[in-house]
Amino acid sequence: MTKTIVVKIGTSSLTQPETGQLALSTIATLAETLSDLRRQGHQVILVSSGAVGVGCARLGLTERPKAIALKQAVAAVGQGRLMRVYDDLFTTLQQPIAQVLLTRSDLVQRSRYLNIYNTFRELLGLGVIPVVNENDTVAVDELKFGDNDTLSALVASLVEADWLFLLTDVDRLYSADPRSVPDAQPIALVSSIKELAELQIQTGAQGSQWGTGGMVTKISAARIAIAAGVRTVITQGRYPRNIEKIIAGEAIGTHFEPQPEPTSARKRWIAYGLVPMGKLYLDAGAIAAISQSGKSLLAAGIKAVEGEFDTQEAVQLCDREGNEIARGLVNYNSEELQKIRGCHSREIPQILGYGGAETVVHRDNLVLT
Ligand SMILES: Nc1ncnc2c1ncn2[C@@H]1O[C@H](COP(=O)(O)OP(=O)(O)O)[C@@H](O)[C@H]1O
Ligand SMILES: N[C@@H](CCC(=O)OP(=O)(O)O)C(=O)O
Repeated sequence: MTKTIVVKIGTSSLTQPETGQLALSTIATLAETLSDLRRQGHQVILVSSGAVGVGCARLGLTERPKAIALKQAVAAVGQGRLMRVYDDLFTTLQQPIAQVLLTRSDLVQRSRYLNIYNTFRELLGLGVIPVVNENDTVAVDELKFGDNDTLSALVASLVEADWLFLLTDVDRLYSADPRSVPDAQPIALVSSIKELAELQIQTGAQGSQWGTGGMVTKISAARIAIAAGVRTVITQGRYPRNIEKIIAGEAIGTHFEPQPEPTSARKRWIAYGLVPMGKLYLDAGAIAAISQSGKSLLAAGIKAVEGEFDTQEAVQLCDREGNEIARGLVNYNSEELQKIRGCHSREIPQILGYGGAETVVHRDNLVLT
């Protein structure tokens, strides 16, 4: 049966750790594997990092730049080279590819989000493998995916993929970073988001020298993907052929089982496409109402309001400590909410001088995260 497969490969797998030069044999095997999957009838998307790493190698820089402008310039050098290498390899295998560069702001506007969806669908329908990366050269800090693990999960969610493979430089997820904790325990299967929380995985501070997110961004990517119904696997990038074995049922890497009832596409856009502009701190009653009873959020349950936002923008709904429980689109702006927080809905017209929605976040626009 045709499957939609998203494969994300990180800088640590695409480049050689000692020199920063491209790991050509890995990239060639990856191109062969993905072309074979296409020939078997599957739809394939590659999310590839490496623009900054390859740009550095090209320019003789020995470490990842920290200054934003330099990083953006280096990415512009590297992205072109990276695509050249991919196109040479895939062309040899008679597999057409396309470059898709995205920024976070492309997902925020619903019309652009749907446009990207349509473009992916066309490309996949044409038998093309889209090669996706963040458009590092134009991305601004506030509107950044920041790491391609998150980007790949959002792409997998957008196209409603069957599989997301996060290829990295360790063979699977461990209870702690195996580089610094030698007796860290390997994890083969995570069967639910709840189990993921219970495992209390230690991820250390950072990833490898060239990677950006480390394991922490892979775990949050897995969380996004499984909520969208995408089976997610963390496995070693050095052996791309394992992708076929895993699809055939071999227990390689760490598997995250998809949630049986995926969140709807619109709610996924609210939760992960939009950038939250503020925070609402809720009391215990409101938390129970939204998380256990599936109710809308009323003004009475809001203890505090943080940030400046407009009506219909996304906000985080948090407990008293600021831990996020849900996200939603607000029916009131931040100024109005400062006035009506803690009040009964029937008092709203009197306080504001005009009538408004009965709910602050309607349950149709509210998604537990
Ligand atoms: N719990 C963990 N299990 C496995 N690896 C971990 C864990 N915590 C941290 N890591 C580190 O994460 C690194 C991979 O992240 P990163 O360098 O960002 O890779 P990539 O470039 O593939 O995105 C590994 O090299 C490993 O040292
Ligand atoms: N967009 C950046 C990659 C950012 C990133 O997530 O890197 P990595 O942790 O190696 O997957 C680049 O192409 O260099």
